[in-house]
Amino acid sequence: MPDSKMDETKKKKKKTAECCGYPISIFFIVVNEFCERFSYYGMRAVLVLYFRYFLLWDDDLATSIYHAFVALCYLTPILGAIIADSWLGKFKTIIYLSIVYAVGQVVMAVSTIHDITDANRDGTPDNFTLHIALSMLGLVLIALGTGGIKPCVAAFGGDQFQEHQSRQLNTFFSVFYLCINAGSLLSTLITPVLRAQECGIHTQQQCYPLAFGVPAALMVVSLVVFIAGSGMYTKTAPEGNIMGSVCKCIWFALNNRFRHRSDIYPKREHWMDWAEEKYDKLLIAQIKMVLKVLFLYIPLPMFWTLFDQKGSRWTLQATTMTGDFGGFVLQPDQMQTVNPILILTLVPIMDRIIFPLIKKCGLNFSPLKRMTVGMLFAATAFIAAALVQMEIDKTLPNFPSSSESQLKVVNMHSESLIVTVPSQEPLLIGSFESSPDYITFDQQDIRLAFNTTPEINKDLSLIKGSRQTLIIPSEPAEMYLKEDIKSKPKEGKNAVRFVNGWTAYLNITNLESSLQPSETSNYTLVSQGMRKFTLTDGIQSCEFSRKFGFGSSYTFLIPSDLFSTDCESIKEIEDMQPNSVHMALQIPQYFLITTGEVMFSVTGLQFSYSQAPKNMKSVLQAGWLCTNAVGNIIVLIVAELGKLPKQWAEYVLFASLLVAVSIIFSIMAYFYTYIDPAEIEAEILKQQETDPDKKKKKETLEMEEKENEQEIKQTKI
Ligand SMILES: NCC(=O)N[C@@H](CCC(N)=O)C(=O)O
Repeated sequence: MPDSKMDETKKKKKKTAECCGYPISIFFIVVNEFCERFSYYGMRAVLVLYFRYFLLWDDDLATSIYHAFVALCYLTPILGAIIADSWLGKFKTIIYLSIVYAVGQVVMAVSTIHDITDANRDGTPDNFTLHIALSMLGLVLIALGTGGIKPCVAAFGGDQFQEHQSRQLNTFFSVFYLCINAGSLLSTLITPVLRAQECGIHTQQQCYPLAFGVPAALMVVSLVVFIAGSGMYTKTAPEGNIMGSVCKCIWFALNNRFRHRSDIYPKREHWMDWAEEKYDKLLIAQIKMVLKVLFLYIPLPMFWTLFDQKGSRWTLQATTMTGDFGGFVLQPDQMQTVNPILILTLVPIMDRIIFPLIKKCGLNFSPLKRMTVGMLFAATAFIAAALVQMEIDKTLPNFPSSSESQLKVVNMHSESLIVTVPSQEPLLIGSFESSPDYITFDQQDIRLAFNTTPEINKDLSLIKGSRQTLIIPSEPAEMYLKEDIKSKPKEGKNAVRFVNGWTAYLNITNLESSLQPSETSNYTLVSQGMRKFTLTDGIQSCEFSRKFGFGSSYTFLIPSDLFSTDCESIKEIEDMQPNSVHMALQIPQYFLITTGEVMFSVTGLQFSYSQAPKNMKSVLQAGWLCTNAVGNIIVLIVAELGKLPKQWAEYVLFASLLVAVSIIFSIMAYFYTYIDPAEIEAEILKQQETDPDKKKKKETLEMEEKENEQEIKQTKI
């Protein structure tokens, strides 16, 4: 940094107002981070649902676009860091990119207003292309904004501290992390509730505009708060195209090393020293510092690969469990809020009790050791997840493999039937009853015999890998096959369907269309809790209520005396029993992964700041965030490549991989020497001052500058 600029920074640092030893400007930065994370996580909480139920994309497309968006959010920090360190400085970069971010959130919120294209006012948008285009534009702007400012805000916060505040600087990163999680916790709780409201101009629909609008408003608040602190910040000026100089310097060093590869040339201590002919010693030393840290980052994405599966695999696992906590019911995706809740409790406990205690015991729990232990905690979390999965597997139905078919028989006939099934004892099925469970066949083509008069022989061609039900209506000769669900219903919901044994058509609430006599409806998904169905044939009606758990499937048989019994004679066939393993069993794995996160992520944030040269603080923060992007990409690849046949085995595989990676990381960390970049930089500057050659060059430069100034003054006169 030119001396004049350095003095400017120092002057500004002296003016910084303090409160309890902390610079006051920090207050604006942490509030800004809280609002920004509220905005980001709030929008993310409803994004997949918006894709799925507003844009009507299928599950695969919705999840792929979602993960691609998250990966982009962790790749754009590089761009933000380059802009900040080389061109605009952190302060201006945060302001400009926050504006881009807020515009993105507003565009996204506008894209969710169905009324803007709903000309025929039927409640669904008429021009999906416009909604998709607007939402994609919004998401790109958001990714640019959130990712761009992310490395700058943390580093800018660090810049506010002076040398005597190193203890407070360490605490700052913990408080910063607390604000991130407080913001994410609140928004993840609030935005789904906002989405569930109904709103609209012409028709009332799920209120996506509100669910996306509130995060947009929070982003504007975040920007206003940041600008409000403007007069109090320590603003370090950018130093020109630093990234350009770094790339050119590395390129020159590599080329120069290659040109002097012969043994006749004396070796140099480091390959970057081959840039000494052309580049400043200070720049070379700074690049060495950054490269050393970036090298250390290579194994880190594996931590995020495991960590980010909280939102996917672990949530799926929760859908196969029950969330009834007595006083309240937790939905599977709400289980994720356990992470920020634990962060809010664990960060202070670690900072105030655990780490000081370890220090008191005389143990050197250095940042890199903490990160290694953090990784091991995450691996243990996956072992805990595997154990829970084994418990769940014991309660899961025996679904058919890809070479098997399964069949159930439902008898809607007024008399009991004896069914002869290949390689089975004959089955006696009472009227309005079903065979006890699904029968599994290795072959696709089977022949069933029924003891009706005359006897019926039925040839069936079953579907491999599927579950089907053979419905025998009041006229057994008209029997037909209906395909059943072959996995647990999504999101912990319950799949229900009705077979109409009433003599006329029936309308049933929640079903897509009316049911003809003897017809079986498609499945409809209902959430946990008390659910009511009204059945009517246009003349008479009755109500049928039932309490549902999580993840069950039922076929309800409607008898011919439906209305005379006021719906009470409806018979229930349990096709899939409700989940029985409790979601509370996931708490240990959440506890372990969050403990790992506190040790790994908070420390990593702090480490990336402390080990970076002053002009590359944002760049190293971006490198750190990039490890998260790579971790997410690994999740995407693994999901695409397919899973192991058993989910618990996949968890154990991930845990073993992370243990292996943490061993490699601990070896790398062993050889890492912690540095004080400011000290090294000052030392090199001092050496350059005393270096006669450099001194001469500097004096000439100063004389030239003075001459230039005089010339400018004279031309003005
Ligand atoms: N508990 C999640 C969390 O705190 N995430 C942080 C850090 C993510 C990272 N370092 O990659 C966030 O900023 O969202």
